[in-house]
Amino acid sequence: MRPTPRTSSPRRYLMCPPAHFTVTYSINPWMDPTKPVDLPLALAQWEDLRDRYRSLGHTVELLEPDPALPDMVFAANGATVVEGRVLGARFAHPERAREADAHVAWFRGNGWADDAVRVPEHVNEGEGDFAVTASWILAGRGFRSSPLSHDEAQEFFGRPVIGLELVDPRYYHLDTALCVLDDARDEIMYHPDAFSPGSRAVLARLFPDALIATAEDAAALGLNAVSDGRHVLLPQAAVGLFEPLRRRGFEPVGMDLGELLKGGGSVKCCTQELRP
Ligand SMILES: CN(C)C(=N)NCCC[C@H](N)C(=O)O
Repeated sequence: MRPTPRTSSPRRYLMCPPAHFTVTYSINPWMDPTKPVDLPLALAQWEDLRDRYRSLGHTVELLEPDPALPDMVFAANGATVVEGRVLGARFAHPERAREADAHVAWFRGNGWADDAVRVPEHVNEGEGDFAVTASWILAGRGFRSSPLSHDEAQEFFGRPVIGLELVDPRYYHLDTALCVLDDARDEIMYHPDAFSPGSRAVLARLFPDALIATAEDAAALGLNAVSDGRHVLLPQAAVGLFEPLRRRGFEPVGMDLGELLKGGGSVKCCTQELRP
């Protein structure tokens, strides 16, 4: 039987062109400063992603890249926005620290009221570690975001925050190991081995119908994906996810962000969602 096609809803995203993207330091296992980056290719791949969002009817806002911040293309890490309220980021590594200020300045300069924007007390790497479902905010910890940031997010957004322990350094942010497929229905896909046994049990309890990603698809960063409720944009190398997504009524859209993978990020990392 053919699945019922899903319905997409228009989204607003914040992205930052990789004009100064390079790998000169290593703060995750994907980053190897001895491997050269093809900057024109990185830009072309990023532009494909931006244009794809626009062709699907979504709005893309742009953040000005800073030559001193080569990881700024990974805009998802700069803040978390839920119901128009912005929890800024505080980065774990000094190399990325100033990105947080650029994000806060962007929100303040683009119509967000001062009291809707919080500069956080505790380390959190934005949507790298916070994922928003219909009922909860799922929050990663173990490598980057502090567990204390989970309480801070719960207090600020007034939504239950579920802490999840990441245990594999390749999956150092929650959005490398888990993706929200339908944020109106609490539907996710994830790779269980990236989580501690206790967190795996929590995920199984909360999401018994989740799509489970294999080790191969997770290693292709296939979970670093963005869904608008119908289209799921994901790294094209995660071939094993396409059919299971189609069986659920989603339309997988494979993207090649191979150059940005050298920084340890893909589709989701480049995309911060501005939730109204
Ligand atoms: C976890 N992902 C996939 C992201 N949301 N961001 C990618 C950040 C990459 C950057 N070099 C770093 O290590 O911080």
